Amino acid sequence: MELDQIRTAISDTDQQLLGLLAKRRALALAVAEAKLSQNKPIRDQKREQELLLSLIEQGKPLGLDAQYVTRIYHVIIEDSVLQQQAKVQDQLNGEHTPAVRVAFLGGQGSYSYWATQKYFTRRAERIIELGCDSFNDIVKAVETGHADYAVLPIENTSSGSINEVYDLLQHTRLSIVGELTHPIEHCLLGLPGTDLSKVRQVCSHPQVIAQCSQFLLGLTNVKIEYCESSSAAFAKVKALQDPTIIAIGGEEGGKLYGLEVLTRELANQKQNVSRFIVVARKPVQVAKAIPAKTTFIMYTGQQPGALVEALLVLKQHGISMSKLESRPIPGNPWEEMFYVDVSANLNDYAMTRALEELNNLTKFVKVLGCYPSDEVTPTEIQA
Ligand SMILES: C=C(O[C@@H]1C=C(C(=O)O)C=C[C@H]1O)C(=O)O
Repeated sequence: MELDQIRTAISDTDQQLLGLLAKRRALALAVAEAKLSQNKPIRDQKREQELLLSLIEQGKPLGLDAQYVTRIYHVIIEDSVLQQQAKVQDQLNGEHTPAVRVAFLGGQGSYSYWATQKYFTRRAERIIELGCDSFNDIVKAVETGHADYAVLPIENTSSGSINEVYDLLQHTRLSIVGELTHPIEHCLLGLPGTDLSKVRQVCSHPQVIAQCSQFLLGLTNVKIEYCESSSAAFAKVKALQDPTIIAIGGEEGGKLYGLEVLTRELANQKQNVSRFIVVARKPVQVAKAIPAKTTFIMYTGQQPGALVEALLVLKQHGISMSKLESRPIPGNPWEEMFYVDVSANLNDYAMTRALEELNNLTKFVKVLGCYPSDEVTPTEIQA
């Protein structure tokens, strides 16, 4: 066969694969309906185990090794679970609307832009993008009704918590309604033909710069230029048309501005992932069929053992904590507000009781939101 003919055959096969993936997704959504009517949880890791084992066996005579099959099916199953969860949440809260207005940092091509696309394509037919220049503007956009939702990065595996966002949450009346994690793959991006040895300026958002600090130490005679977002950095490099100025950001984003990759994998941690939260004016309920997270803040006061006692309340009710963060309280030097993420639904009896007790024990408690957990840990095969 000629090259063109083989490629046509590959394209035909890919088209069939896409059709089958869409069919599988539709079946998974039908399964979600059945589970709801039978009061069953969406995730069923026993079924996933059986499925993976059987697929590995079926793959062998076809020359498809176990690792390959497992990798592909982890992605397919993750999608299937998240699709089902979105559907269940939609039915409970009526979240699925034809168009949603979403505020996020930067413009097209920023990391927050991709996170917004990823989260809302499952939940709305159309996204009306409201790119903003600061986290403060993003929160204001939702508070004032200019946007329905805000997407905000809250933590990153390389740079840790994003303090500015934590501080905004302390004062807003908005609720956290969702979360998502998104891999962040930083690249150096320049105009076509840029020679890295001649570069004199690197532009990006301060969080991005912090996540690549070790790599940047190795660049001598290069000035760091802070921008409002990585997409603002791309726009700047494109506008200046000066090959000594480059940006750091995601490859796909840079492409939208005609920029090319000079170096990849710049982040301090090889696994560089950001967790984003989605906030709205109205809180949501999380269906019992899906795993929920609740985020609350509390001020315990400074008496000895105050935090320990508060955490013991969670322990006594069998509630596990996935994150504990402290931030200063503005106007009260050296006093700290604690941010707590727990794996629990706000409507669970244990959680209601724990919050009642914390209300009595501490000086201040406020729930920031209860939302579906975005974590779909891959099912491992048990031999
Ligand atoms: C589709 C289902 O829901 C989930 C997704 C699965 C899949 O995509 O194969 C398998 C088990 C469940 O965790 C199901 O239960 O069959």
